[in-house]
Amino acid sequence: MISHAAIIGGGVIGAGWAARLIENGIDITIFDPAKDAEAKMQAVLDNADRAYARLTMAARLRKGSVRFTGSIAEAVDGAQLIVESVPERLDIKQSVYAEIEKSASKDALIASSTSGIMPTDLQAKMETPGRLIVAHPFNPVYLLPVVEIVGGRATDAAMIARAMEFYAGIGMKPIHVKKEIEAFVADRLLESIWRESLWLIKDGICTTQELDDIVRYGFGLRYAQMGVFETYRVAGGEAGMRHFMAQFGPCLTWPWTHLMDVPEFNDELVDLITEQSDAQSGHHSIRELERIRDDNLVAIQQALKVNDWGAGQVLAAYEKKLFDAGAKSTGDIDVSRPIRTMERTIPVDWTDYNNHMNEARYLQCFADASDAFMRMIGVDAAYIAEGGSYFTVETHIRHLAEVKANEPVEVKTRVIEGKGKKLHLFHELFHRDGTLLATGEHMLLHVSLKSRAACDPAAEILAKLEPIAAAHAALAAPEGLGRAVGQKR
Ligand SMILES: NC(=O)C1=CN([C@@H]2O[C@H](COP(=O)(O)OP(=O)(O)OC[C@H]3O[C@@H](n4cnc5c(N)ncnc54)[C@H](O)[C@@H]3O)[C@@H](O)[C@H]2O)C=CC1
Ligand SMILES: C[N+](C)(C)CC(=O)CC(=O)[O-]
Repeated sequence: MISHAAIIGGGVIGAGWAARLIENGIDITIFDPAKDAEAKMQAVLDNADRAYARLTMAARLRKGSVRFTGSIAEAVDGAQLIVESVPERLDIKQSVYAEIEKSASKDALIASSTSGIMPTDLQAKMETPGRLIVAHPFNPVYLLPVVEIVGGRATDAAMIARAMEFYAGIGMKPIHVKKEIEAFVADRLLESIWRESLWLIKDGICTTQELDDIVRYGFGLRYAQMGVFETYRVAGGEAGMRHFMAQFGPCLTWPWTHLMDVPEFNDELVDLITEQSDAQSGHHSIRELERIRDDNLVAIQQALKVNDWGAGQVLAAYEKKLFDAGAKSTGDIDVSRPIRTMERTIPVDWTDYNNHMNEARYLQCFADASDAFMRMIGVDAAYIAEGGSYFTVETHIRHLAEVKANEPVEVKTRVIEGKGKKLHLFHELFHRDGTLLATGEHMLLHVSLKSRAACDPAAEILAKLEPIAAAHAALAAPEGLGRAVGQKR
């Protein structure tokens, strides 16, 4: 189990790793010699926090701590995982490993973020090379699930297995690239597009804007949900892959590509690309572009989750883990007071033209709280799969105060009645500063999902529910209980 990780190199990728690790409750210590490293990392952590607030409906885990250190020795002290994200130069990486090895625990996993250097070369001068792997992530590391795991000749198989399990546990999709090659798999693909793109601009065929539009309005949308081969299988029509290859295979020999011929990176090319890119995107700051990118990635992954497909399945599995972590047994719950059933930061897209949380989202907060309470009493995925659940049959919400985007809220829930098929809940939505924002009173009925009719819950559910109901019956009735709209007509 990894509870403390060191990050060596806190640039674009180190900061992305930092965000993903702390989101998963892992404490991190960082070393980066750059003076502005801390400020730059904080900006990435802020954007990541904003993205995570929208990524999942589940309560997030307690965040890990972040501490900047003055040396590699201090950063790696006690770390079970060391993430190396220093510049893409073999000599720099090897000298960093020499420093790491002086102070790190002998069984700490060392994971390089390199985009293409072979792990055998990285580990060539190490004393204990068996624990070095490549874990090649994709920017933004905190949102994109895939990570290529590559071992070198000296890497222990046990370290690969440990890495595969660890990265899957933090909401990622680790792919073990079993044959070591430069640039692994993804960057072989990305570099070929990048090379070809540079030629298309240099040769004046299109602008950076036109090229990007061709990607984002076209095949880029396909690639978010199917890869090269599944996409082309479909493109072959009923006749499938064999027909596709017969039809389009021959054109691969036509002189359509510059392949390994890389355009010279002279001032003229750099100026041309930079000027066009500035004209295309210069009206947004990098941080704004990151937020636009993050919002789109969140929306795409949520859509894929609804369709139970690809990266959406990874998100669903991660969300289930978060829900399970939140669904404590009733033995751990203090039933002498209302139970905290939901906490989250209000996502930006929950707000409306009045610049506050839209009324519908108040119900979402209460519905999520009811779901969490159901899991607490054992009405979890397994119970629902067996055919029992609760349906809400009546709701009364009082909107008492506004709440804005990115503000922290929590729901406290008390059971008014929990007997037989009836579950009467009273939720209070609070701002983290203690302001009562809304109340929600809900009547739920236990149902059989087979007959769709009300019925008593299983005995083990009642055994958890009834003691909570009894304890909450001893509390003073909450203000607003039983309220109707009450306007005279
Ligand atoms: N930027 C990208 O899109 C991706 C980069 N990578 C890989 O991640 C690694 C880091 O790349 P970026 O984060 O993009 O670079 P970056 O330039 O943003 O960050 C590198 C950081 O390392 C720090 N550094 C330099 N020497 C150091 C040392 N001796 N000890 C500790 N820190 C040191 C620098 O101050 C800088 O903050 C590279 O191996 C790169 O190939 C992997 C996936 C994507
Ligand atoms: C440009 N790059 C080679 C460093 C890119 C990557 O390695 C992966 C990514 O995030 O595109």
